[in-house]
Amino acid sequence: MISVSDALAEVFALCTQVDTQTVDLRHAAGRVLATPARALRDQPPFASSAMDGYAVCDTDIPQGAQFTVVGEAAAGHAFEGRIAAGQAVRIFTGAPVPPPCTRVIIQEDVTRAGDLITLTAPLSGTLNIRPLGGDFKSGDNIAAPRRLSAQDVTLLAAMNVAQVEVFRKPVVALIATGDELVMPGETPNASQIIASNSFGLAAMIEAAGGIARMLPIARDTESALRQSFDLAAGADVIVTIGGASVGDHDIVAKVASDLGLDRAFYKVAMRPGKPLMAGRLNGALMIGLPGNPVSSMVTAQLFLIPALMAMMGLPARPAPRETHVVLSDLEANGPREHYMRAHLTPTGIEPFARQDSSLMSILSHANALIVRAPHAPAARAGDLIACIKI
Ligand SMILES: Nc1nc2c(c(=O)[nH]1)N[C@H]1C(S)=C(S)[C@@H](COP(=O)(O)OP(=O)(O)OC[C@H]3O[C@@H](n4cnc5c(N)ncnc54)[C@H](O)[C@@H]3O)O[C@H]1N2
Ligand code: MOO
Repeated sequence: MISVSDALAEVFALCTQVDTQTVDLRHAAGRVLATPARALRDQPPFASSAMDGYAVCDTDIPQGAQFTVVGEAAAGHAFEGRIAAGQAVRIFTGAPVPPPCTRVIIQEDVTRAGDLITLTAPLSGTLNIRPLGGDFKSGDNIAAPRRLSAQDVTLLAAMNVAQVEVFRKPVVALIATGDELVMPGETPNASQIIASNSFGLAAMIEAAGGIARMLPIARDTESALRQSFDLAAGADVIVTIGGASVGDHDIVAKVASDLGLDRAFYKVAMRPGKPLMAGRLNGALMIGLPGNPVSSMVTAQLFLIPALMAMMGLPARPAPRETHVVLSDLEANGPREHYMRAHLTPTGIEPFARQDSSLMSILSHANALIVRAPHAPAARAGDLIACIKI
């Protein structure tokens, strides 16, 4: 058995970066930018009014000062005339400030009678003008690689960048294995259960920016499994679920090896998830996940998702950890790194009492995993403890 960190290093070594493609901005959120994007214009492209009011060019403006309104500037419509001392232009938020105006007086601070306005409040220190290029300048760039957020897409649009080059979404083929499995909505016989893991895994993969290709359930025969591996051809990652342990029907390792799997490791010192395997199969990264639902989701979180990030050009990093106060005592840990399902609250983190790796109801309530290092000593309520948000 190898350690979690050694196993993750092996998985990263098996990852190859996917190629890139150009996408419209409308489809760029969540994608990883592959080449820097450059602003094609300044923002704002002109000195622009931050408020609704009156633009003036005078420098000395005592309370009671009066101005004659000589025109109007609205968003999208500049004032094209001339303005001199003692004059004002009615202006609205976002409108170009007519030169040589130096300030916008907000309309709340004036009274208006016909074309005459009078300043009724002491002049504020704010000029209410956003300078040309004050947000960004033409040529400013968004560095790559970067997973584009909704905020980034807003910025790109403002930069007039209509298309970006991003990494292709890695395709992950999901092969659930087992005679006991039927799909949700089907009618199981007395000894069958519903295949659930692929659904959680697909959701996780897609949230991370990949494409999940859910293949038909492979029955527990070598020929059925071989057929599923055939269907997985062309995927960047092949993930099997179940059939990874030591039982007579656990045939994933044998079939994968017959098909040419160059195995990097099998069995990791972790709980849950011990029978995890990984290797290279016909150019794809293959990860064999354990069948227990919690084991498959936890191992996917720790290995598959970081692998997808690395394939999309992002740094090869483990799932991010945080430190929180544990709310209950914890026993000393055994030899395997333990990922305990837990509930993170504003006051600390509470492990669930039941930690069996088959319990999907507990996993569904969990929003974090407490990480217990191999042979960690007992911890007391109030101690700081490492955890991973899920
Ligand atoms: N003698 C030993 N037995 C087991 C060991 C061991 O070391 N020695 N390890 C245990 C551990 S730990 C795990 S984890 C499981 C993993 O076994 P497999 O990967 O071979 O998984 P299966 O046996 O196929 O299934 C386990 C369990 O999960 C259910 N399952 C499988 N696939 C799905 C799915 N897609 N959706 C929902 N549920 C699924 C399956 O019905 C079983 O109940 O092995 C232990 N045994
Ligand atoms: O390690 Mo298994 O993955 O405990 O259930």
